[in-house]
Amino acid sequence: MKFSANLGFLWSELPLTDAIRAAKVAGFDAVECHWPYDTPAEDVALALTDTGLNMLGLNTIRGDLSKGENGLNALPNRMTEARVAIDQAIEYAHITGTANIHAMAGFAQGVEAHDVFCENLTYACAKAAPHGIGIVIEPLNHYDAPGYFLSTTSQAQQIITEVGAPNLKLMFDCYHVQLMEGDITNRLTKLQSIIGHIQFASVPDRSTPDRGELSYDHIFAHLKSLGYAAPLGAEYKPNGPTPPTLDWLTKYKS
Ligand SMILES: O=C(O)C(=O)[C@H](O)CO
Ligand SMILES: [Mg+2]
Repeated sequence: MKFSANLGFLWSELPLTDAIRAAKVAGFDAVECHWPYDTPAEDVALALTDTGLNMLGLNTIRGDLSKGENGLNALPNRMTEARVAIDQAIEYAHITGTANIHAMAGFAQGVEAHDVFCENLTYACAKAAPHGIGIVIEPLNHYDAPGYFLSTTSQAQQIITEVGAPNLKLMFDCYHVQLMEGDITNRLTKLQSIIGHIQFASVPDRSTPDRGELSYDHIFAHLKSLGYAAPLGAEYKPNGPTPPTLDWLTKYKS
């Protein structure tokens, strides 16, 4: 199995460039992040070249943090800002060779939000495609993100079909999917053609994959049987330094 360190949570106390180097030393095959924009893209590109790791994903900005915003792409009347954020993410991804951009939907509901989200995704996919960059959308659970526009894989599947862009895929985060819909094994099988990236953490405490109500022994073996070979994103909260939490990595890499 191959694994990607999500540096939004792992080594989050380090500058991003140091976190990339720490992930390499720990034995990860790739990295991904949340919002890297405070670090110059050229510095991140250099750390990636030095370590030989690829950056698999980054997020569009959340918006006004003082108002608790969590993405702009499904917000009616915010299209101009959403597109500036998409352009910013594409530029950063282009410089760093990042594979996918997570276009964050935000807190919104209803038909208008759906239409705006689809329009912004169409824009993002068209602008990202010439650079070979993918756009992913991720359903978030209603415990952590109540009111978030995108909350289920079935809703994501409908949006991906409606937008119809070849570079628009699903970010399947096992943690969120288990909390909202369950049936992880069957969903991975059914949705594999539209999956752009997979993330994992224990449920319900979003910790290491060796605890909680999901068996990652089973899920990782199932992914292997499906022929899924891309690195899986470790997006769990280490609650302290990351190295002491990596027994699971040693286990699955040996
Ligand atoms: O919260 C998650 O699971 C994510 O992957 C997103 O990047 C949003 O932070
Ligand atoms: Mg996630």
